[in-house]
Amino acid sequence: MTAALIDGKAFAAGVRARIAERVAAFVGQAGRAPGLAVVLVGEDPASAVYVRNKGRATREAGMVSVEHRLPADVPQDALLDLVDALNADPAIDGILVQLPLPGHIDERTVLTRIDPDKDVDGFHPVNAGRLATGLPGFVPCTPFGCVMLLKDVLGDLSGLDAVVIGRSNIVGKPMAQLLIAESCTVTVAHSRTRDLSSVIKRADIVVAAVGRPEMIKGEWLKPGATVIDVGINRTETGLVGDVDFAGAMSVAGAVTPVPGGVGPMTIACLLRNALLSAERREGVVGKGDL
Ligand SMILES: Nc1nc(=O)c2c([nH]1)NC[C@@H]1CN(c3ccc(C(=O)N[C@@H](CCC(=O)O)C(=O)O)cc3)C=[N+]21
Repeated sequence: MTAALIDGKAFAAGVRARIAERVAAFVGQAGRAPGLAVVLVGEDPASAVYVRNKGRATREAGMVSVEHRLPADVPQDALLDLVDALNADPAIDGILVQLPLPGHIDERTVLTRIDPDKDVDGFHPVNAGRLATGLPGFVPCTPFGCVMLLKDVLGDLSGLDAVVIGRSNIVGKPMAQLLIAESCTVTVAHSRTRDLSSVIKRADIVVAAVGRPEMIKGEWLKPGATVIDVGINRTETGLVGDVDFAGAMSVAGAVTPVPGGVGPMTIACLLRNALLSAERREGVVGKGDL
C-alpha cells in the first residue's frame, strides 16, 4: 500500500491565485495595494532565502513588499523603533519580524511590540488569546496552512483523533487550538511524552513539528492516517522532514512531502493574512473564498 502525496505546492498556488484576484478587487476599491513589511535581522542564509521567497510571492499577488534588513548587532531599541514606525505607517497592513532573532534581542519584547492588528504572523499574545477563545484575529500561518490541507484531504475533521508532536508557540500550540476548533480530539505530545509511538498509533491525524530529522517512524502510525510534516531539517542528504517519509508512505493514507508540503502553505497563508488585514483596515468587504 502506498499513501497519497499531499501536494502543498500545488494547493498553495491555487490559494495564491485566489488571493491575487481579491487583491485586484481591493486595489480597485481602496486605491492602494496591501502592504507587507518584512524585517530581517542579521545574515542567516536560510532566513534570507525565506525572506526572498516571501517578497516574491507578495509581489506576484499584487501586494507591496517592503523589506528592512538590519545588521546582526543592531541594538534592540533600534529594532523596536522600526516596529513603532511600521505600526504607525498607514501604507503597512502587515508586519513580520523574521525569527530567530540574534541572542542579544528578546523575541518576546519585539513580538509584543507589533500592533496586534498588523500581526500577520499571529504571534502576538493578543492573537494567541483570540485564537484560544474563539475571537476573530490573526491565526499563525503554518498551522492554518496545515488545517487547509487536512480539510482538503479529509473533509470534516469532527471527532477525529489528532496528535500534535511539538508544543511551540508558533506551531504546536496554535495547531492544537485550531484542531480543537475543528472538533478533533487533540493530544499534544512533546520531548517529555512517554511512549510516543503508542500515542501516535491511535491518531487519525499526525502533525509533526519537532525539528528532529525523520524521528517519526512509519511503523508508529495507524494504517490510513493523514500525516502532516511541518519539519524542515537540513541534513547531509538534503532537506528532510520530521517524519520518515518512505516509512510513512507505506502505512499512512496521505502524507505531505518535504519540500513541497507545508512550507508553501505557510507563505500562502501569510499573504492571506496580509490581504485580510488590508481589507479590515480599509473597510473593504472581500468576496470569494480564500
Ligand atoms: N516571523 C516569522 N514567520 C515565519 O513564518 C517564519 C519565520 N519567522 N522564520 C522562519 C520560518 C520558516 N518559514 C518557512 C516558510 C516557507 C517555507 C517554504 O516555502 N519551504 C519550501 C522550500 C524549502 C526550501 O527549499 O528551503 C518547501 O517546504 O517546499 C519554509 C519555511 C517561515 N518562518
